[in-house]
Amino acid sequence: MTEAARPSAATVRGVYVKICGLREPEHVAAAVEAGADAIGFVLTRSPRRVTPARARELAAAVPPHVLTVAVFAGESTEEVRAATLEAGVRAVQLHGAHPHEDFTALKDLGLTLVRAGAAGADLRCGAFDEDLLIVDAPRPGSGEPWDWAAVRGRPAGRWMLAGGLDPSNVAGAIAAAQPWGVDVSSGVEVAPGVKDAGLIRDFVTAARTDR
Ligand SMILES: O=C(O)c1ccccc1NCC(=O)[C@H](O)[C@H](O)COP(=O)(O)O
Repeated sequence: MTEAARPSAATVRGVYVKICGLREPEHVAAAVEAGADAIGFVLTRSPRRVTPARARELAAAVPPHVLTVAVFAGESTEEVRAATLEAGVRAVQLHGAHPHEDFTALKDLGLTLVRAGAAGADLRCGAFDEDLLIVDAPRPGSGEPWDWAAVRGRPAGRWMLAGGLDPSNVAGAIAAAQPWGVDVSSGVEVAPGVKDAGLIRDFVTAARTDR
């Protein structure tokens, strides 16, 4: 595991929190100030998509203890490599049906590798040589809740729960699934692709509230 994937001080006192799909500097700042451990920039087809150049601008303002993640889904490893290097982030997230070979092909970047997919996939973090695993809804970024409790005890290692989480349900979802971390996008938005600083703060607080 790279240094960037190690839990921060915030993680020691609670679950690891990733806020995904950020597009504006004020929302990046809100996530950092709220104590997020990781923030994601979506570089694939999505209402949250940003260019690699925009991701680079946003990532430049992020302190080193917060992991910056470029999110892809279905692109070739050549495309992922080029966009990731242009964005200047410290982690790559491959969402969906990327084979093990794609992770192997990106290993030499020396970045934190994140594998993301629905609960039907291999749920052992590290099975594809990734550093972090996200167990998500069938449609990433849809904001659709699913049966989080169904995976309790099944994923192993550093895994984040995602899919339909928001400030009002994240504490219950953590209690139900017992993940190492959580990841959110729609649940901290007021419209698809439009984040809200207050919801970001509320989410981080709710995720870290003692249960
Ligand atoms: O967010 C997207 O639009 C997206 C599109 C394609 C692939 C991945 C995408 N998001 C990845 C994430 O890590 C999301 O945070 C995760 O799917 C949870 O989304 P949500 O249910 O909206 O909280």
